[in-house]
Amino acid sequence: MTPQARAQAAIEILDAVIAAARSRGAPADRLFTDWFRTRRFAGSSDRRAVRELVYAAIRTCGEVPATGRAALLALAGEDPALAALFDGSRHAPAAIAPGEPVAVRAVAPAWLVEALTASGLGAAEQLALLGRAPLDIRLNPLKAALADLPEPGAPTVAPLGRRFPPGTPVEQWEAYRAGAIEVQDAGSQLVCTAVAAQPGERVVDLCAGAGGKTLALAAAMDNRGSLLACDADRARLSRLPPRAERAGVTIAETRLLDGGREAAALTDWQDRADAVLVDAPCSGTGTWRRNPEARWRLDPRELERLTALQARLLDVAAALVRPGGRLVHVVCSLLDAEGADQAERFLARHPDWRAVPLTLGAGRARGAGVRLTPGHDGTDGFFVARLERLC
Ligand SMILES: C[S@@+](CC[C@H](N)C(=O)[O-])C[C@H]1O[C@@H](n2cnc3c(N)ncnc32)[C@H](O)[C@@H]1O
Repeated sequence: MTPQARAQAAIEILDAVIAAARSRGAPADRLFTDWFRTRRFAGSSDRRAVRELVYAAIRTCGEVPATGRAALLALAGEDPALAALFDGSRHAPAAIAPGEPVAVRAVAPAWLVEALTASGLGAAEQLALLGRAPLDIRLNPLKAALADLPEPGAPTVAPLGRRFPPGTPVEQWEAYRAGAIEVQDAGSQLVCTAVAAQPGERVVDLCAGAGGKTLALAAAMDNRGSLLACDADRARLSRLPPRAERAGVTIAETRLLDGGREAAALTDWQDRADAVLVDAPCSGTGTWRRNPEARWRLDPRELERLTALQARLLDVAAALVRPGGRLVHVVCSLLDAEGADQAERFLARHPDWRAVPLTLGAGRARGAGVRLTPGHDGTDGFFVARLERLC
């Protein structure tokens, strides 16, 4: 493909991404793959170049742009070489017309910028939300003997973490095949340490998904005790057992929950858990580095739905915790509505609980918990609070 044809491809894919963002349709990655599936003439360097353009345009535009062309023009405004590709030649974008619409460059939609600012995130920290995420792995102590890595990687804020440049083919390493390493953001690893899960304990991971944090909890427990991994999404939860097997985790049991009737499926755990992790469904504002398109899909109503769901899941979790036990609230969001305010509202609803000060070795205090940010900590953005049920 010529550079001009690549630019035109990026515009067409961006049009599909914009339409899908409006209709809550397929994610950008899928649309990208679909577009190239029917263009067999394109090679891997074409895909790479078009992907770069598409994602750079998504990062550049805060609001959902009117068209793919307007989005790419926003990028071209800062890049004369890209602007020169709009030359109207065969397969190229049409020449730029004077006064034609250009999408506005911004970190996020205005309402979200306002909410992030109100949540104490300055302009530089907001910009860092759209940087490039590194590739972090967690060394699995259950398979330490097999952790022979071709490259040592750099240390991270998480004790078992190692950092590599994006694109490092860690999944092809023998250590990965042997389960001695897991791909996991250092922040994600660090929030697991807030659970302080101990060998022999009874622990619930209420929103386990495919088990990224479950595996870290099992390793902290040295495979001793009981670990119940729940989720309301059958497909996600079904990915956990094979991952556990590869990682040598033997104590994780999975349980599919019925969204809205979670407590009914957990009566056997009432007042019994030493610790419950609620890695709650959230807006994901802390993971825009990996998924910048997410900010085009969020609106105030969706945020309201998520905060209500989080509050409900925290209440479900609280009923499982034994007196003296702990509840860890985690969101990969930097909005106070989902983090500090959510924890505060929980404490107001449950006078027999208190917040326990957390020392994670990274992050900054925010309300009753700690917040990690890409700008300050070099991790995905997280809020984590440890809450304790009084005896
Ligand atoms: C942030 S993700 C969890 C990620 C996972 N803990 C990990 O480390 O990979 C939130 C999860 O909450 C789950 N979820 C949504 N509604 C739920 C509900 N009512 N009960 C339990 N889990 C729910 C979602 O399916 C999703 O997997």
